[in-house]
Amino acid sequence: MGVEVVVEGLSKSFGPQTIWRDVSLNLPQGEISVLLGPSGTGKSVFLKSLVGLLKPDEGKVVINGTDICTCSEKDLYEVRKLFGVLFQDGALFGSMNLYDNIAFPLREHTRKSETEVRNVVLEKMEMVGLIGAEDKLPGEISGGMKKRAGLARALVLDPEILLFDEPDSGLDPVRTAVQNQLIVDLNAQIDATFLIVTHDINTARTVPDNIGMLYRRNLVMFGPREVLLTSDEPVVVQFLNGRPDGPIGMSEEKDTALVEAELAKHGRPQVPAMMPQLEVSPGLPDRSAVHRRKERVLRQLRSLNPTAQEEILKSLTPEELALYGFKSPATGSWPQQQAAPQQQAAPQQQAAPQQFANPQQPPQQFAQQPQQAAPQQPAPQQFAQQQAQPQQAQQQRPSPHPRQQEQEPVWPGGLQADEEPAGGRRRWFGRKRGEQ
Ligand SMILES: Nc1ncnc2c1ncn2[C@@H]1O[C@H](COP(=O)(O)OP(=O)(O)OP(=O)(O)O)[C@@H](O)[C@H]1O
Repeated sequence: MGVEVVVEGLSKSFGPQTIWRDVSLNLPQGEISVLLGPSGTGKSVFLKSLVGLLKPDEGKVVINGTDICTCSEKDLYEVRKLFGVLFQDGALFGSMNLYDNIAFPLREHTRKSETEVRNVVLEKMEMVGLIGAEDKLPGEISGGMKKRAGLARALVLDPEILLFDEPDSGLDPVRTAVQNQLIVDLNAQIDATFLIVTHDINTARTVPDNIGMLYRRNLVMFGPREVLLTSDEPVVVQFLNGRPDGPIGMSEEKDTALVEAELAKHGRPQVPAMMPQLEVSPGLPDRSAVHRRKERVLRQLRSLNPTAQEEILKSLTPEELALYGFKSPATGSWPQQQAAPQQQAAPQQQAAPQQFANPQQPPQQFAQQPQQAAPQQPAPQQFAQQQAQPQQAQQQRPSPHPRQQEQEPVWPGGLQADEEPAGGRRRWFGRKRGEQ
């Protein structure tokens, strides 16, 4: 099962440029979370901070009881074993066929025999729908296939946390929909904690259990999907509607008077209707996270805005409503009129009635509210590790400031910046070949 990632008061600047400040959120174990935000708001910087590739100026990232911002290199190395990362272009080795690309972390970091390697590689290739493409070179396949090959490689060492950096970039809407289904199906099969950075609104509306949004150097929201998707916060509504008029502009921040003039001219965009969350494909196991999430979200239900509460309750079956002590919506009696079952409500979530009833609750409160920490689980079995770094992507990103040196990726299975290895090998950091 995936592990919880706890982020507390995280801030990051590059020289005088503040990227974001005081970011706090929990990625609940095994759940799928999405991070949205206009371009340049620091989503990739956030992902890199989670794996310790960038050091935040303040705050904590706690994984399995270890704060990776302050821990030793040795501990950081251990924590990184829990991660799999899918970079935008798949970060494949151009001179290796897909089979060898996917087998690479296993050959470098485990003692598996070639027969065992083959079994794992074919299993992961099947999971991502690439069986039959073993002999293809990255240059011979489509962008979508490259991403799936990168995903298979991210999976071979059984990560407990999987990070996706814009998995839908460059894909057409059909391929994006197929990939979204694949992500949900994978989550059901491996039950790891997923965080997806995306600009794709459809992905945000249909895939995650939780959604957050970075804007103007702050985390405006993070919480159950129903909170952001029913929010009438102008920046959220503009983003979800993909409209040019609103607070987000080319340079991110617009003058308030200009925003008001635009909205007066074009009308205020509506909060789009909720879309149902994607379900697992037939024949696969249920997502365990869905059940855990249900209990977690119902414990914090009373602290959410009324529309979000209503959407959450609508998603429950009559049996679940009865089980958790809510009346059926058919009776017209929503839980605003009911006391939540005593044993379900954590003390901090027993919100004062006026807060509970207040539809104007500013969204910042959701992000700042301490998230309901899932009960501490026993440390899960440490998985062996993997994989490649997005060095090319980092080098291409324009910056008005001199680039800050990112931490040397001392990563089990991580790559040094240098491209293709001489004679088909790159220099890898971390364990030597043959070490377990
Ligand atoms: N290593 C670095 N040194 C200096 N500045 C950096 C570094 N990495 C990122 N930045 C800057 O941080 C800001 C946020 O970049 P980031 O790539 O995280 O944004 P993003 O939200 O992921 O954008 P997009 O959605 O366009 O991919 C940008 O101004 C970028 O230039």
